Amino acid sequence: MLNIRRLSANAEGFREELDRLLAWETVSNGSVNDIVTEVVNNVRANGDAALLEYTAKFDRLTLKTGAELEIPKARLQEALERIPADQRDSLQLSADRVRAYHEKQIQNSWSYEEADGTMLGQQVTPLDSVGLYVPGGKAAYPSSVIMNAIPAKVAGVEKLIMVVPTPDGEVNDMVLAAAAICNVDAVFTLGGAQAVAALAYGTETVPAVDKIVGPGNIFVATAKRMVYGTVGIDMIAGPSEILVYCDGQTNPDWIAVDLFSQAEHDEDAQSILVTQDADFAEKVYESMNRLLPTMPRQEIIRKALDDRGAIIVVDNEEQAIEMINVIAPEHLELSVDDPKALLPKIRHAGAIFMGRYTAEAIGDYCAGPNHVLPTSRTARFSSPLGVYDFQKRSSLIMCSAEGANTLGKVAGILADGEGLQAHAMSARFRVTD
Ligand SMILES: NC(=O)c1ccc[n+]([C@@H]2O[C@H](COP(=O)([O-])OP(=O)(O)OC[C@H]3O[C@@H](n4cnc5c(N)ncnc54)[C@H](O)[C@@H]3O)[C@@H](O)[C@H]2O)c1
Ligand SMILES: N[C@H](CO)Cc1c[nH]c[nH+]1
Ligand SMILES: [Zn+2]
Repeated sequence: MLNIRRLSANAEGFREELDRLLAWETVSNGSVNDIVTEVVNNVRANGDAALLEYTAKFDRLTLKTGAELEIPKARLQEALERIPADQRDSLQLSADRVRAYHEKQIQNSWSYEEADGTMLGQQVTPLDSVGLYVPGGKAAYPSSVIMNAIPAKVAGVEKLIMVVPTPDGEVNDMVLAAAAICNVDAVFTLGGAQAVAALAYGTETVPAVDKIVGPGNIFVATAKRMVYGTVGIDMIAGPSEILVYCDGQTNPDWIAVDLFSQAEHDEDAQSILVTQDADFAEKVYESMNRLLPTMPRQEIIRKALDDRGAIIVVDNEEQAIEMINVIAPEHLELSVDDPKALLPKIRHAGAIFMGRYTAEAIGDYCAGPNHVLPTSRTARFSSPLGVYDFQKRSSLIMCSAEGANTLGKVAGILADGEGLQAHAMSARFRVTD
């Protein structure tokens, strides 16, 4: 039987128990920090030699030269041609839908002119180069290739460098095929903190990039935070999470497997059911126990559910919403009759899956929105990966002679107030009356 926590929101000590459940040391675990610091420093100092050492140690893949870390472009194309047609068509359909959705996110430059002819505005430009981290330790993620690469392409990024670990040298053809479909510029067989460090600092073989995006395990998340500042990062997208809120009217088997779907990613994943119907909670628990033995990844699912999962019974919808906003889940399923009515009350969630027919898994693969989402409650301040992560903005200021005359006087007074003489003089040189 599963040992998933079954909690009542009104029980004594519930809030403390919930806090313990949610506490996830995403990037602050001491021993992980030590390992990642050593890896990052070593890659920075020794380049390819360190990459070869860690790839042998952590991914059990022994390579002789840095050049072997790169997967040739011809192999990506071969993989695309080799995979079965239904896989190729599904990858293409997913890429098309993800592109169509992300094209709506493009931010454009703008400007306006004031009465005296002064022009002000904002110029939006794509980043020059980005590193795409595609996870590959416990599962292969062709879908993450699409979710990382397409928004970068839509934004107009010139250079896309992808890294993906290939533990024991096992290369996944669908991952390579997805890279071919997305027209990624280069792919390196690298994972973990060493891949992040290589992208941040560059090595003899791996080019340094301006920003690193993509999800990964605790080593990847910790390394991303460590190199931030040298490069940009998107967010901390760690172990997957799902919170299903159900009014008790959906098939319990559907809900059980929705909870499994994120638990199967990782022993550290988190799946939570919130419902006001105690009998339904029991039915979902029964479904989980019946269906678990049929799951090929049952060991990972069991550990994730026992260690970090929960079934929470609340009094009513209002209490459920309060719980959702506290947990700020990466994925929220609203398995109710009228999900649109709840929407205005949901303040924190990476992605919201609405209605009984919307399985979170559809969003993972092909709905269109991005599946790289903020985890560990960071949905309180972060958003899904999007085109905006690959664009930046420059302010535009162009003074007319009349504008320089007016604004020069104001700037002069403010600069005097700050005691900055050169600022004041520079502005006043353009004042004509
Ligand atoms: N939030 C999202 O959008 C999203 C999407 C897909 C996957 N995910 C999550 O990404 C994670 C992927 O994790 P993964 O492990 O499968 O792949 P990963 O590629 O993130 O990590 C594998 C790498 O970790 C390193 N590593 C493993 N053990 C190590 C150790 N003891 N010391 C140092 N380095 C070590 C190795 O270099 C290995 O290549 C999962 O938690 C999954 O839930 C999240
Ligand atoms: N659920 C993951 C994001 O947390 C994404 C994914 C990829 N493949 C399957 N699922
Ligand atoms: Zn998933």
